[in-house]
Amino acid sequence: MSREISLAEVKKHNKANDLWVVIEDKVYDLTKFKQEHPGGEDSLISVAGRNGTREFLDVGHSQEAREIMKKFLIGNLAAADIKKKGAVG
Ligand code: HEM
Repeated sequence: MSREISLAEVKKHNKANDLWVVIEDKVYDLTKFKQEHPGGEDSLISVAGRNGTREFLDVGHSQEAREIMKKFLIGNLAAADIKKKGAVG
């Protein structure tokens, strides 16, 4: 199964060329996806290294987007960090 990744670890990957994002308690490495993202690179860079769930949901992404994102899943957010839900990563 996929590994557990802490928010502290996610925060280290906060650059365009090393871009991890938390969406709905799952961690995605979007470094390679950003050039293909129909919503542009900048939107992904703006949430690099943090929780981008709100931004992702605000767009109202399609089912197709949900399929694509599976390819970039690298792990689950660590249980200890999931409890801090309201917090902005
Ligand atoms: C793995 C994560 C993501 C995937 C696979 C993804 C994929 C897509 C796809 C396929 C579209 C085209 C429209 C659709 O099918 O819904 C899209 C549009 C868009 N996405 Fe993402 N996206 C991701 C994350 C994000 C995040 C985190 C943000 C914001 C920070 C974002 C912002 C946008 C915007 C602004 C659009 C354009 C909407 C429009 O043209 O009206 N996306 N994305």
